Amino acid sequence: MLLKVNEIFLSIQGEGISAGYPTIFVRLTGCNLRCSYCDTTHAYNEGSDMAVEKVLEEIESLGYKRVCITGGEPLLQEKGLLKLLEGLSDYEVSIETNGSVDLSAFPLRENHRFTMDIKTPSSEESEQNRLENLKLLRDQDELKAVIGSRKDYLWALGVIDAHYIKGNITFSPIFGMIEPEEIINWILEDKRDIRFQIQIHKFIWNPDRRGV
Ligand SMILES: C[S@@+](CC[C@H](N)C(=O)[O-])C[C@H]1O[C@@H](n2cnc3c(N)ncnc32)[C@H](O)[C@@H]1O
Ligand SMILES: Nc1nc2[nH]cc(C(=O)O)c2c(=O)[nH]1
Ligand code: SF4
Ligand SMILES: [Mg+2]
Repeated sequence: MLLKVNEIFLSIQGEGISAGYPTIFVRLTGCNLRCSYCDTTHAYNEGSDMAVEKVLEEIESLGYKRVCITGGEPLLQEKGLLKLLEGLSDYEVSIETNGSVDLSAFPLRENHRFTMDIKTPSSEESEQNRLENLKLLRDQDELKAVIGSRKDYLWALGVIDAHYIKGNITFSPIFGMIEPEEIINWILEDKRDIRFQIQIHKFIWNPDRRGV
């Protein structure tokens, strides 16, 4: 079984509920969306085919038990991804997904979880959101909205309120598009229990640098 892989690297998790922990990243090639702000356009086409066994060997050689599978859109390589997840049964795994692919095809074990992005209006891809996915999220999964404006913020709150989402919710700024403090002020004014998070790797390394 082959996976088209853009890059595999060891860094610290820069996003979401495991931010700061050493994490092995597996970035799969290919995406069905073209978000206006996408910082990973190099994963749209660049990559090479790798046997799942080889990916697992590389992960093992990096010596940590936390893996983040991202892309591109990792759920597009369904069969290879399911095989990879089988081999990672004793790892803590987070899978970053754009929310446009049916999550029901991916029954995850307890120690594997989704970080599902709901695409805000600024992405110019919000019509691709598959809102039926929201009811499939479990307590350990994470719902994420990337915010570039007041409109995005209100839109994301609207989705959350309409679907009674109670689990992990993270709002993050579109890098460079909005002052982080603005979003924080809105969350606090509205007394919302929403985690605010910035992409910490972009403050540690050059924001355009790959492999970190
Ligand atoms: C590169 S995407 C890959 C996974 C999947 N395609 C998705 O969109 O969730 C990983 C995360 O980075 C976020 N992201 C991409 N570009 C960004 C930017 N310029 N500022 C903030 N977050 C960004 C996406 O919204 C997504 O949550
Ligand atoms: N350090 C670091 N953390 C990340 N978390 C999610 C990432 C992604 O590109 O999906 C990412 C990334 O590219 N780098
Ligand atoms: S879905 Fe993810 S990888 Fe695809 S364009 Fe949007 S941010 Fe980039
Ligand atoms: Mg990234």
